[in-house]
Amino acid sequence: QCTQRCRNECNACILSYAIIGARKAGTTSLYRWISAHPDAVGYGLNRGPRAGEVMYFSSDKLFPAKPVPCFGNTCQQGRACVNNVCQPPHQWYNHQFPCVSGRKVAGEASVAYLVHAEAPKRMFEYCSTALPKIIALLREPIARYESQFQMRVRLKTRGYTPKSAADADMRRDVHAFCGLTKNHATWYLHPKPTGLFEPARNGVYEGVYVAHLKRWRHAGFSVHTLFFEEFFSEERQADHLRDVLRYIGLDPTKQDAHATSKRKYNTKGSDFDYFPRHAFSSFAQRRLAVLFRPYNDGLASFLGRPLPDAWARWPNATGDACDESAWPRRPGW
Ligand SMILES: Nc1ncnc2c1ncn2[C@@H]1O[C@H](COP(=O)(O)OS(=O)(=O)O)[C@@H](OP(=O)(O)O)[C@H]1O
Repeated sequence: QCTQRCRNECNACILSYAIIGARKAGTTSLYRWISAHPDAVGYGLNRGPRAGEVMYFSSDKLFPAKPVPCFGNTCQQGRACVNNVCQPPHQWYNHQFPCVSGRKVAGEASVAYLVHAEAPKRMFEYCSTALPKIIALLREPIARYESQFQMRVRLKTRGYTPKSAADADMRRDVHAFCGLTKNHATWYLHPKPTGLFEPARNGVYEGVYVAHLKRWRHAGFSVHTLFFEEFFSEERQADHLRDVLRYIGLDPTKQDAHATSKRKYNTKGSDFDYFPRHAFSSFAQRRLAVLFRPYNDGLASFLGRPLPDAWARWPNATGDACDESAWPRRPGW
């Protein structure tokens, strides 16, 4: 039992909810809307589009694969020493948040969690006594991928430049994805496809949501899944926000959901001037539609409900999405 005024001071789980992704699915807006509630405690609300992104459970540095032995019964960074092994720095994590007192609700939004193979297990270990509510906001995977690619061009991350072409990027990711999954027909049924991909490196992998949700379920979480295309509908988004507040234990009557949900965050992409090569060609879209189709179908049956109409892109496209022999030589521009 934590007797401190701020629960952060105890070495126990302070997390009430976590938005785990998907990247580029409107998670920043959702997190800021929730954080505008008087009883919500948010992380990094002065960090622009990075608000909420603690990225703790996806950090392989903070959770080293090899156990770190305690030295003289103590560990660095105030980590606890249990059975002579230094534990992850939960105290450090707790201190990232402002004071969580009384009935306040703390939560974060780290988009890498959805795809990181170890994140669910790590979060479960941190919060095993009272699991946080998990929210996944999913966007049609081709649109999500395009938005991610364009963000990288805009921010010039990882060697991306305005000369980078969406089709070439996608071709590389399809090649890697097909190469690694071709001989493992049921790879995604395995709860932990460790070693298949580095998180955030492969735009195709990020969009095979059913695999990621199964991993979260396998770790013991039930994931509240929302769809970008439904959630951000002008007429209903205030109701959707109220539903989310209720789900995570916040009183919706204490917030003007209507006014809050009018604000959009992290929409820089729409102000940026992209060249035609920064969008997928129709050829690439058809290939992606074929590739994602079985995973989208798997998602619908996993969730037991149909996907939004916007997800049914290129319904007549057929063929082998992994067959590279038919690819144009300089695709996309
Ligand atoms: N309220 C609202 N309504 C409709 N669309 C919205 C809204 N808020 C954010 N967005 C769009 O979501 C994209 C950014 O998503 P994220 O904030 O999850 O991105 S990030 O992964 O955290 O960088 C980004 O998509 P693109 O514009 O296609 O890049 C935003 O425009």
